[in-house]
Amino acid sequence: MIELEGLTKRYGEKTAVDHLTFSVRPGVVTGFLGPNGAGKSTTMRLMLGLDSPTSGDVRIDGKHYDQLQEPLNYIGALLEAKSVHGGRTAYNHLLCLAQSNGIPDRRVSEVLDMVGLSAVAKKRPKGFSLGMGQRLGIAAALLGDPKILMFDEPVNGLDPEGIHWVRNLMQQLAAEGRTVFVSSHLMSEMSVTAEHLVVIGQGKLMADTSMADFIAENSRTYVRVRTPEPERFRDALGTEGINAAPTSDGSLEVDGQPAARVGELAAHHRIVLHELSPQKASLEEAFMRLTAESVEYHAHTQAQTQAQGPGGMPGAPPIAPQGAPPPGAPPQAPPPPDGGGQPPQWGAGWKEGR
Ligand SMILES: Nc1ncnc2c1ncn2[C@@H]1O[C@H](COP(=O)(O)OP(=O)(O)OP(=O)(O)O)[C@@H](O)[C@H]1O
Repeated sequence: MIELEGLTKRYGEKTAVDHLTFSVRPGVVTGFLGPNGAGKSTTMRLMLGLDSPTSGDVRIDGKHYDQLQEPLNYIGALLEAKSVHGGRTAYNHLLCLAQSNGIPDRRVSEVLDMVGLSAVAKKRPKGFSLGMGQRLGIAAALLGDPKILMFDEPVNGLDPEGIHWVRNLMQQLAAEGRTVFVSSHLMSEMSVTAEHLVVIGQGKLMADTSMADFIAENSRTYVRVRTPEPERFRDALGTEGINAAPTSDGSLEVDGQPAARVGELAAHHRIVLHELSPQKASLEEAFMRLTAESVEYHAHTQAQTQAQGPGGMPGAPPIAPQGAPPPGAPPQAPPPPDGGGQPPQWGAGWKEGR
């Protein structure tokens, strides 16, 4: 269990993490979402004791990270793609990590096998693809067989087989009773991997709820209807006080009614239906709806600019907040944090024979 209490991190004028209070429970995969610059990586670094909070607290099984007697038994993490010692093979890279943390050598071969890198164990990671580098980072996170795992964008650079493998690995680790906290921008993947969601925007907590509730609460559900008599059906629904909105493709969108009721009304009025399908929003739609106001960096097309004028999207926050890059430019890379990008330094507490 990871518990955050009023966690806050300021870099000068910038509040990267703003009074975050939530818990990450064992036994389920918890997804961590937020637009670019929302503060996800900063939060993860604070959780791992790689950066210190301005105020507030993070506890891991009730203790601060630096109070953990055997941190390797508690937390393994994959943060941003790490630079690996160029001269060492993948095996030796993990062996160094293992030996400096009291982990038995045999564990290196085990984790290389788990992540599918055994065949390239004697190769140098500098020639690895992005996906292979991710697998090596995941191997390092698993090395200490920790109870808590934290992954920042673990599927970055992985091919479909790799993405599928990461999904199964996360779910298996959670099913073993571990705490699994994972960030990703791939919404479709997150929607089938995580059971619980924590969403932040501009450093603030926006949602801490189950995946199902998040989608239900932040999206519109409706029934799509196709009929050769759309006008007559609209009128028939209207007499029942039901709104049906026509769409450009000729279908009707009926709000607030179960599909069964819409079908029964069509039958009652002897109206032929060619389609009757309940529409549920995706995680991506729900996420965009919730976070629209907190997106810091908006790209926008020339057509949008011309249509909307210099004010940008109606109802949207200013496109270029103070100190931000110009619209459409990628966010600037933040300066490296204290010890940022380095794996957590595990103690020498490996228990033989676990
Ligand atoms: N060391 C730092 N010094 C100054 N500002 C920083 C530092 N680290 C992060 N920030 C700023 O804090 C904010 C949150 O950054 P963070 O990297 O945590 O966001 P994120 O949600 O992980 O973003 P992304 O999804 O783009 O990776 C950003 O505005 C970032 O520029």
